[in-house]
Amino acid sequence: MSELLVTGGQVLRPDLTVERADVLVSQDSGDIVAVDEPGTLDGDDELDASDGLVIPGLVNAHTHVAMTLLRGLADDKPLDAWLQEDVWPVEAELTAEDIRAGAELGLVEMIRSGTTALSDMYFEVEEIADAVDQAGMRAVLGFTAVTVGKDDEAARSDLQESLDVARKLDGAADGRIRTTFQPHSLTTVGEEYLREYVPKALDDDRSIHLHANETRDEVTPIVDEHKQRPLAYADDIGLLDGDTYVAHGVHVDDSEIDLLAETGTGVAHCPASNMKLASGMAPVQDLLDAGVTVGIGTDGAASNNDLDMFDEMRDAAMIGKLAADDASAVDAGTVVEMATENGAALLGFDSGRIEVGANADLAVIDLDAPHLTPAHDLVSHLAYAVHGSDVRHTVCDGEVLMRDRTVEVFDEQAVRERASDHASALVERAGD
Ligand SMILES: CSC[C@H]1O[C@@H](n2cnc3c(O)ncnc32)[C@H](O)[C@@H]1O
Ligand SMILES: [Zn+2]
Repeated sequence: MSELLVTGGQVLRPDLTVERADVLVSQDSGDIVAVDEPGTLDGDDELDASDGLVIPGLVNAHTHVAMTLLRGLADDKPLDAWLQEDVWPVEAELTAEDIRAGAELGLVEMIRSGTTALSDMYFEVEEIADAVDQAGMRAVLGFTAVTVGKDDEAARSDLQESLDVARKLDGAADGRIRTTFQPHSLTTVGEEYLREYVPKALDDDRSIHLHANETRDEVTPIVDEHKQRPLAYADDIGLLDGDTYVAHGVHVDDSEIDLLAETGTGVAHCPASNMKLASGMAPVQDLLDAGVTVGIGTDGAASNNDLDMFDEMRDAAMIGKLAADDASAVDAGTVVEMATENGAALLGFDSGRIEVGANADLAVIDLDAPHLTPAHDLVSHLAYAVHGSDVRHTVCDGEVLMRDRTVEVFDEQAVRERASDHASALVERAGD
């Protein structure tokens, strides 16, 4: 039996109080086994958390991790033009090897910034699953189906692949990987296909993840064609019958907020992407007040342009206040909960809190820095002042992924070089 002791630090507890404590984790079960007064516990291995704050590993509730290869390739455009003019033509050239290289780069970036779990939408999902397995992280993965612009055979093949990949990979990486059925969005997958395949996903008891209500341009055609708000249309199809969470949820009206709450549908809020693509301001405080579980996601690195969940917490708090026209809205404690236990609830993992019995997924933040001085309120610092680069150690499932800022699960230099080479070759192919 092997146990790891995280010692000498302050610990963020589930009620958002901070106390001096040591945290003991079992590397066999991958769980937290004790949180106790400093100096009272022993482990086989130790992580020094002195001058540090031990927090739950952050949960990135919506991303496209391999899109790191497209970082900085197309900026300053709205969603539709960005996807159609820039992103989709380059993605059409992606190989499985590119996706593996981009995924590894994104996972290294996440580990360095204290993220231990992600919910991903993409293709070549087996490559992403292998990279997640090597990273030692937790993930919810899936193959994203798009039917617009495809003939019937290709459309069905996409949806079937989304079902099949989810069946095949669920439980992979010793249970650290779960899966979702993934129609890309309500406008990029045809109604007849949704009506046929969503019941199959529900028969499998599969969670569902899709983009919804991201831009006004996405809402209008559904209202025009179906005479219904998009989420009422989604509910009519059965998309909200299971364990579903939608990415973005920006343009939701009161009736849709009620529907999300009534059906237990969650939202992965992506503040940076919503600001950069000028998609709009999600009514996050209204969603939370209605009882909707709202997590936080970075979206892909092409619309963000990083995968740092500390940036995302700060953005969520800032834009949440603007959207509510209320400086007390989406406060510091709320965004910390969104990035930890809410995200874990959306993904279906027993993590997101430093508590005995929870998954041993945690990060240690270095507090010994000018921008974190003085330390009146460490929850405030997490929301507004900490950067991903302040993370000293990252642990997932009891295993050390980064120790003293050195990533242990990948050769970081090799990952960066491989990703750069793949990105250059990809752009060259796409330009031909
Ligand atoms: C086939 S995987 C997912 C698909 O989604 C694209 N994508 C990336 N960001 C967004 C976004 O904000 N809204 C909608 N679609 C997005 C990505 O490029 C892939 O093609
Ligand atoms: Zn997305």
